[in-house]
Amino acid sequence: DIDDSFKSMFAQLAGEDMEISVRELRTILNRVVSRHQDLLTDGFSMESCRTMKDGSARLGLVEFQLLWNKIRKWLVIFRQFDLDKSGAMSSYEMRMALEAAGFHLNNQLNQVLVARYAENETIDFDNFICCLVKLEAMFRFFQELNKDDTGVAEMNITEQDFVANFP
Ligand SMILES: O=C(O)[C@@H](S)Cc1ccc(I)cc1
Ligand SMILES: [Ca+2]
Ligand SMILES: [Ca+2]
Repeated sequence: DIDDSFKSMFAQLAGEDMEISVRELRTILNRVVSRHQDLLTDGFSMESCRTMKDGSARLGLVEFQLLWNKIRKWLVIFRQFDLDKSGAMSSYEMRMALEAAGFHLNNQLNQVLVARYAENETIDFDNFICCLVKLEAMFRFFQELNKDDTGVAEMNITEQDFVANFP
């Protein structure tokens, strides 16, 4: 069940329509991330918040809680693999973090994702979260395609197409 402090944070944020808009999501994420001095970030953009919201039609209490728990889980991984405590992921750290998050990607795909999400070779926290939100959406999409439930999505498309379809 959802604890009361979370409910009150949600209610305060969501307002009377009881759902979180992209702008409200951005406000809370940037407020919370600024409390964590060890995380490098240039702030969550509207674009990245829209991506996070895309997963669900509306961000009600349950959807918001799911997103929050995902970010919390990914934050733990981020800290675990930020080996030099730089507050950002190097491509080497990123590869390990994605692995730990359950995304077993080949070299090429790792490189494509780093190229897509890194700024001067490092991936800051908000970019890290966006990358994981994107990957999760991608894998959910391919699992849908791969109906025979082998658990392995046969993706015989080029990495470029892969990432192009998920800008
Ligand atoms: O609420 C917090 O500060 C921790 S526990 C989880 C969290 C951390 C960063 C973000 I952005 C969102 C959520
Ligand atoms: Ca960023
Ligand atoms: Ca680092």
